[in-house]
Amino acid sequence: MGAMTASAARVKMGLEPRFLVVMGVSGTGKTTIATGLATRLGWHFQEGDALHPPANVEKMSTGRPLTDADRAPWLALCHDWLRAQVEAGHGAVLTCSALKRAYREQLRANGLPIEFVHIDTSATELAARLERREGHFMPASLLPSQLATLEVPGDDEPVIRVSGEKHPDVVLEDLIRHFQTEG
Ligand SMILES: Nc1ncnc2c1ncn2[C@@H]1O[C@H](COP(=O)(O)OP(=O)(O)O)[C@@H](O)[C@H]1O
Ligand SMILES: O=C(O)[C@H](O)[C@@H](O)[C@H](O)[C@H](O)COP(=O)(O)O
Repeated sequence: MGAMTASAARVKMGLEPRFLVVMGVSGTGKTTIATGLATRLGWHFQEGDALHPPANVEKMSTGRPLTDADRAPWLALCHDWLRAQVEAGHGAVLTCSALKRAYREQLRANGLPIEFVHIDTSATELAARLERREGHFMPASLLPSQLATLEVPGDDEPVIRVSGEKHPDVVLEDLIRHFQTEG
């Protein structure tokens, strides 16, 4: 039997389209969880790292944290991608650290019905993961600035909180169950 198509998966799950930003500091598991969700639900996926201007990647690669000004054009591209997904009406998942409330507000601008999935992982586990991770521009030395910059989403923001310390398959199951329950 052939692989289930994306639309068949969506029907099978019975889920309405949602517009998710999987957020959190470097190494927390954004790409792992977001790609899993997009695959399981047949939703569109965008890796936020791929939208960074080359100068931002160069800066992070050489161990320098980004400033608000550096992040502004990147967040604008993230917002544009999200807006296109909402206009098209299909479910979508973006990875984006979205560390500050102001960044999340920029992503949600123009009334976009975005929901954030915040993956929370301890600093010790994050450091170990970033030391192990290969083939990625982000050095482990930037973890302290990532953690210092993070403004954990408040209860007044549209956020779903998940632990990044469970196995990714468990996190995915929890999220899908949450979406099924919430409708
Ligand atoms: N829940 C998890 N438990 C253990 N390791 C994980 C988990 N999620 C991700 N990882 C691993 O940690 C590293 C960082 O994950 P990644 O998805 O690239 O995070 P981010 O996109 O937030 O930087 C990768 O090597 C990944 O395989
Ligand atoms: O705003 C930032 O400082 C960056 O966007 C950063 O938060 C992001 O984490 C990097 O792009 C590294 O990529 P990973 O998060 O995939 O490690």
